[in-house]
Amino acid sequence: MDLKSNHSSPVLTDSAPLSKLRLGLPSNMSPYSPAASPYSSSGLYLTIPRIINGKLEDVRVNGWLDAMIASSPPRKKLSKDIIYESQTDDHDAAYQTWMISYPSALNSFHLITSYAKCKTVALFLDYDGTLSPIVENPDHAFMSSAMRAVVKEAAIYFPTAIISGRSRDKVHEFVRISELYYAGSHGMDIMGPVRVSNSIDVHPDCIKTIDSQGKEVHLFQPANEFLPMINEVYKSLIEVTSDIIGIKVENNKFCVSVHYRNVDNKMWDEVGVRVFGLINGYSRLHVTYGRKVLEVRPVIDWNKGKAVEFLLESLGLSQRDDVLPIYVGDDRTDEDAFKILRESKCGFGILVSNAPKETTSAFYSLRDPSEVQEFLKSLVRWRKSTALQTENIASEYI
Ligand SMILES: O=P(O)(O)OC[C@H]1O[C@H](O[C@H]2O[C@H](CO)[C@@H](O)[C@H](O)[C@H]2O)[C@H](O)[C@@H](O)[C@@H]1O
Repeated sequence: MDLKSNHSSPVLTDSAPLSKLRLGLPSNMSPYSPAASPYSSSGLYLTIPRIINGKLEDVRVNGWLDAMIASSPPRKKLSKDIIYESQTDDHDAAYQTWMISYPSALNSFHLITSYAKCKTVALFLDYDGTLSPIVENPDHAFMSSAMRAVVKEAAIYFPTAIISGRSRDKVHEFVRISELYYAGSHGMDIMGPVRVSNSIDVHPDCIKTIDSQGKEVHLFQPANEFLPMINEVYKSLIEVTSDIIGIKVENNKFCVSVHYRNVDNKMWDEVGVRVFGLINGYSRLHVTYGRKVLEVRPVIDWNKGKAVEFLLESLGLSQRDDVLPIYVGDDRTDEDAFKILRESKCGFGILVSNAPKETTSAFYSLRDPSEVQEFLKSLVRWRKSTALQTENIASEYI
């Protein structure tokens, strides 16, 4: 994981990548001009798919609606606010089959600790759906005190970082553990340790600052120049979606989330029309899909995987064969981190999912946050016991 060779700005100069989804607006047209009004679903836009009698019509042009539906599997509520993806017997059989390729990290614990033996384990943890269960209201995604206790203890034994799509401040507010490193906005806002390293010090977007504890830290915000644009888009998204019941627009500092979890699914196409209609006017922004959320992000060569590399470098843990990075996450955006670890062959990803996923670069799986908690607890227990064994062996020689 050589960051030294990667000093150029992660901001892409090609402002209109092929992967960017477009609905037909010329990119130089202001999203505010009447002709390009994002309130309209006709005229300049392509035909918009509708759900008629429970069926999706005109599936040829509705790439984004398909993606919105695909990223939102059927769900059931287990308790007042907590949501789980639904499971039938067939589904469970499919899950068991899938687990042959992506075994449970709990069942494979002995194997994992055999890799981890005599190594520094570095933990990277996603927040929503990993440390806290998925809930209807994003502002209520609280972490349980039991989870907080286990993460806090894990941070004593392993360098630990939270890498979230939320803003760094927001995720810190939820987690409330000062011993961790935090990366918000899908890794575009990292507060990590200060390390004298050429590859980091020379980066123009990396500055030394003081954190809330008065500690000197490195702050890395590679999408800094997008801040005014993101703020403008956040306000516009609120405006253009204000009449859609259940919609929630969340400002995540360097990206914006448009949640449609609580929107009637007959209106999901309209959500897409409004969001893509607006973002089409911004050639340097693009839209990605999360769990019932459209995420507006800068077109920049930076993601959660790069954030993992950056933090390993900052911690002095990159380029070492006595380090085992483990990344635990549930979302598509976590795949970038799984991929980096798989390709570098130095660590591995654990996908949190109770449904089989078609493709993932993770090696292991865990069903839900309660299994994540169990896994972290076991890891701490294992590290404590190995530390004790080392102490006992050492005392035999005194
Ligand atoms: O990278 P993460 O920490 O997993 O953040 C990804 C997004 O998570 C949040 O949304 C998701 O969780 C909500 C609370 O459970 C849920 O209501 C929503 O439907 C999910 O998409 C967060 O609100 C987003 O801003 C993050 O980008």
